[in-house]
Amino acid sequence: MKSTVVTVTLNPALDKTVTVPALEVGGLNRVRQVRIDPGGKGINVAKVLHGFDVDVLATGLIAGGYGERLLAQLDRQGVPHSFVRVPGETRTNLKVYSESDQVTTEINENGFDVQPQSVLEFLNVLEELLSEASYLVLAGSLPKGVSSDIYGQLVELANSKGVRTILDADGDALKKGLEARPYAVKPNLFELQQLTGQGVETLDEIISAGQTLLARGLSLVVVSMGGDGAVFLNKEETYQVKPFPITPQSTVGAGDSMVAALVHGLVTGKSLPELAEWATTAGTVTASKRGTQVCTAEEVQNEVHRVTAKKLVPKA
Ligand SMILES: Nc1ncnc2c1ncn2[C@@H]1O[C@H](COP(=O)(O)OP(=O)(O)O)[C@@H](O)[C@H]1O
Ligand SMILES: O=P(O)(O)OC[C@H]1O[C@](O)(COP(=O)(O)O)[C@@H](O)[C@@H]1O
Repeated sequence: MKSTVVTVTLNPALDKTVTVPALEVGGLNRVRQVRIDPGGKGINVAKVLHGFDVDVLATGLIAGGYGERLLAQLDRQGVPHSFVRVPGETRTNLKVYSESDQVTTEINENGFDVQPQSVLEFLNVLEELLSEASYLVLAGSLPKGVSSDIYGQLVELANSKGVRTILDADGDALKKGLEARPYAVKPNLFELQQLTGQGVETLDEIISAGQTLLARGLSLVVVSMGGDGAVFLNKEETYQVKPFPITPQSTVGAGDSMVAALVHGLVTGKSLPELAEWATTAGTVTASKRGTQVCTAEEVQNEVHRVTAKKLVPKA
């Protein structure tokens, strides 16, 4: 099967979201609601893009009974996928939503161990999928046994085939992936600070860190800042977008929805300010939904008028 966008999730997860009245660390917390959703960054991007009517396919590694359950949920949602099955079990990531302060606490497992043979099998699958793709999304943490330079390798593979890559990772995987020059990257503030090894806090510091990434050969940098919105930079322009007010129900998947809307904007040829408004709205709508449920195209279309991309003039 050939798709315009291929998303890679090497460490997928079943996201189990529990709602408690007010999270008490060290105390007894009784759960009011539970829901289980397919999760993992590339998988969430594929969920959103499928809802946006973009021709997308999710690939990566998957294991065990939880993995089969996750794939069955993707099937029910109609999201096309082609995962390589590996020994072991897919992780469950626990998300605790505290109603009193509307804060989500995430407890993510490490995931399965991967043997070199499975990585080779995956590379063969991906190579085939990339033959007619235009965009490759590389997102999320890496399971044990997968080298931290895998994203770098995959970016090189995509570059050699003229496929644009969007990278959303953290730590070493992000650092090494960037060395291969992806088309775009979407760090959150914490990931950007990890990357630069410095306190990036003010708007000027964020813009300057983004410009450093552009100077290294990237074409688009998006720095997301949770409830404070995001900054979007290409070589010509910089925009900031603030979200509209919501009652957060679970911010899980907000970053992935932003990445998906970026890809959608690129596929449909949106300008940077339009793309920035769409992506911010997508993240914000997802943050207002329970569990790892994601925004729909209709919701984003209805709400996008509530945000404005403000052009920033970087200091000389
Ligand atoms: N509490 C919130 N209120 C409004 N919008 C939010 C909130 N949290 C996230 N968002 C939206 O989702 C986008 C991505 O969220 P962020 O938390 O920065 O990403 P990540 O999940 O990758 O850390 C933000 O730029 C914003 O548009
Ligand atoms: O691979 P990681 O970094 O552990 O992240 C996986 C988790 O991130 C998510 O993809 C959500 O990511 P975002 O909140 O950044 O959009 C969850 O579905 C999943 O449990």
